Amino acid sequence: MRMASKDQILDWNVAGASLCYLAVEIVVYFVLTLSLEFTLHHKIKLTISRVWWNLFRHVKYDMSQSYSEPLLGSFGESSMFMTDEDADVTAERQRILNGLGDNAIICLQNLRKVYPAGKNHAMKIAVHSLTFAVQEGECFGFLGTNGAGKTTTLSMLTGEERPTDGTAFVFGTEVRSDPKSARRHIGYCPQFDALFEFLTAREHLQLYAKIKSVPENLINNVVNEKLEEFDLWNHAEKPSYTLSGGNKRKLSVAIAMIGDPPIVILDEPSTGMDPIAKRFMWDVISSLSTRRGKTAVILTTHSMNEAQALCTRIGIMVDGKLRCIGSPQHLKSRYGNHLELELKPTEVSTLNVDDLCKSIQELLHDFPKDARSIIGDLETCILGSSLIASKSIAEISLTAGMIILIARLFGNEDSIKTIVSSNPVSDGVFGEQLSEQLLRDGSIPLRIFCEWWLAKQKFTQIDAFILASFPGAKFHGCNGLSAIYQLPYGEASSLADIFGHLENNRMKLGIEDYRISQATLETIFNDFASAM
Ligand SMILES: Nc1ncnc2c1ncn2[C@@H]1O[C@H](COP(=O)(O)OP(=O)(O)OP(=O)(O)O)[C@@H](O)[C@H]1O
Repeated sequence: MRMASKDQILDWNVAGASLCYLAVEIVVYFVLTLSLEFTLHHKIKLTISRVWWNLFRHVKYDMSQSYSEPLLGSFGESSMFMTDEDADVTAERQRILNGLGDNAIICLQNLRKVYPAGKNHAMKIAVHSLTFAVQEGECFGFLGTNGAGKTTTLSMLTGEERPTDGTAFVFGTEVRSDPKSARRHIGYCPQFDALFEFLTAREHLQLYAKIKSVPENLINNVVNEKLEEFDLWNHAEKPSYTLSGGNKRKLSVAIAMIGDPPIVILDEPSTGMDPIAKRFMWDVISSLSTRRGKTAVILTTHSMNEAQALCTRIGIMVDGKLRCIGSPQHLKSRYGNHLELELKPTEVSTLNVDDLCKSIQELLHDFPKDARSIIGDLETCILGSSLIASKSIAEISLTAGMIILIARLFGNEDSIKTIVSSNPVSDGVFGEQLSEQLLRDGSIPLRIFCEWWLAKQKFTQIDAFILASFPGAKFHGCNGLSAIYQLPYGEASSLADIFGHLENNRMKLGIEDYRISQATLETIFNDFASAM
């Protein structure tokens, strides 16, 4: 369009039409935004009402079904229905519901979360009437199997999820009625790093310092302090997407700790960290609850070492229910009613291995002449064995067929089951690796087989001795070349007796070293998890 000499700038054919169009647009979009906000708000309300109604219908329905547990209002009700509840968990519930946990910094009372059924999934009770309290200066280890309900519980504490029933108090504020105020007291490090890819570590800390209302003049100090505390100086100016997994976790924990919140919730804070970074993080976390002494920490972790190192109290969740609660030592004393014996047999001597190799070589060489009739289907074996005399021991490899044959000739066919099995199992020596090698390569070197055979014999002897000496003892797997047993521990078997008995027979059996320890948190956790 060309402007004639007498046209003004605001004329319709110059800028007037465009300006009018823009003016109309302002009004239309303003009204549109308002109406969308308004109707959406109502839509959300409507959806929430629908969800509540569905939930109500489900709960009503559940009450008449046997698979549901009633909503718990008082201790009397709960104890009546939770007959399988552990005594410590019941005692904690009773303590809280009788008002004795009121001074606790975090207090959960029959907290429950039910996810209603959706199109693709059934209704899920993620958390069943959870009741416990955490005091200031305490680091509470919230452990549990995958899907046990830990994150859901933490989300209810932080106000991310609304409890279906029950409630929780955070610093005296009820999370149901006032989630915003409750949240003010909490520093939360979620399971997955909630970072902005293109913001640097420093910018993240500045942003969260502002969100947490740190006074403007203190922000730089606070940010520098956190960079120092979490050893992030060298990464301060890097965008977060370039940080390693461990440093991202460090940054997430640092963000949670900005403003020194009295409650810090850490959902698997040390995931993806190397051992040094992990130790470093443990120091930071333990200083929170011990040195500062005013902070309550809830820590979820899958590392039993971490829980043992940091937590003053531990609760183990399985399938939405708290299965046990107490200090690490209390749990070990209460549930670890056995000792763990880890013993390592002495290595087999080279002389014995050489002798056995020679015997097998001779045996296989003589075999076709002596006993061809009994092998029938082991033709390949025989063909292999006819070449054996001309080979050096180092060149001889044994196929599965030959191994079966040797075991049969030695009259001990059972012992090779582990290595010729297609499902490798741990057998106390290195049969699992041999089995895998046999599957992969089709054969194993004679010398390796002989080492295994002699080690296996030694192990069988030790195994028989342990099972006969300590009635109720159980083989509990292997740790490298060591075998682990669970020994019953009680008045009938003192530690001195066990040590005495092992020392007296150690040389005879060929035990290089051994250690006896109390049950670890890991075994206790595994016992709870497997009892699901
Ligand atoms: N939004 C949801 N809708 C339906 N079910 C859900 C939802 N969120 C979680 N769940 C279910 O609730 C249960 C508890 O989940 P949650 O994430 O709390 O477990 P978790 O103990 O934190 O597990 P992990 O150790 O793997 O993080 C799981 O069975 C999960 O599938």
